[in-house]
Amino acid sequence: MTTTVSEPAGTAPAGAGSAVLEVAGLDAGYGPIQVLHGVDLSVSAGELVCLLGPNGAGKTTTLLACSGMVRVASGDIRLDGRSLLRLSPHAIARRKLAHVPEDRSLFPSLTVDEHLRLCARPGGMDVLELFPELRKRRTKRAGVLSGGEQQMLALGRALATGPRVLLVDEMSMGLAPVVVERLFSALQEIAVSAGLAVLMVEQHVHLALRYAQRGYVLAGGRVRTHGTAAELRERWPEIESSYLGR
Ligand SMILES: Nc1ncnc2c1ncn2[C@@H]1O[C@H](COP(=O)(O)OP(=O)(O)OP(=O)(O)O)[C@@H](O)[C@H]1O
Repeated sequence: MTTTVSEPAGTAPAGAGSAVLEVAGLDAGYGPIQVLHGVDLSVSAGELVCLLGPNGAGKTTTLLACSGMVRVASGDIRLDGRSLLRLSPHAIARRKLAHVPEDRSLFPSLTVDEHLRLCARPGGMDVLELFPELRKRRTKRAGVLSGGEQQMLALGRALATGPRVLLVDEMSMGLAPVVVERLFSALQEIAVSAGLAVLMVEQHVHLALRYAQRGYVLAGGRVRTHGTAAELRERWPEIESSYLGR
């Protein structure tokens, strides 16, 4: 079933299972500038969900609000049913929400091993098992890795913390198509095998809808429509002309 923003605020449309991450009626922004208006979304364990929309739609802001880095004016963000509001980004990370930002935020002078050691937590995933490509690069500094290896390290660093929820912003940015496919397929497998709830922002709509189970379309800080990936693929021409002004 595909529904639109006319749903009442606070009823985050859920996936197949019970939601791990729930965003309900979220208003958020920067100082006096309100960017998000009543955003509702949810992600269940084992689900890869994409957040789509044009530049400036509020996709990154949604992720930043979930990880406590943008002020929430009203609404709620819950992880396993418990509100994350008023928690610091550190406290939210301890509640097992990991965020891979668009710029990857690696330390160029630290090696692969050093990054992974810094982030490893009990129950964390074995990153070298997930991304064997990093094995032979363990002693290399992050600054000399290829773009794809850097993205694997950024994802690996988040996964080493053993998250329940993973937020990924523009994973494909600047990467060759073959590398992007590898990363999407790895993330899909990890989500399913580890029961991880993944919310990803992605500009490559068709690629995202090939790997994600569901998606939300944001424009002007509001969820305009959402549905399964198959529904959104089929409706994409109409979505573009109705909501994205193309
Ligand atoms: N630090 C900031 N201070 C003020 N406004 C900001 C700030 N960061 C983003 N914005 C504004 O918030 C709106 C939403 O930005 P956001 O980055 O969330 O969009 P997006 O959908 O992720 O787009 P993009 O794909 O371009 O990153 C934009 O109008 C942007 O100019």
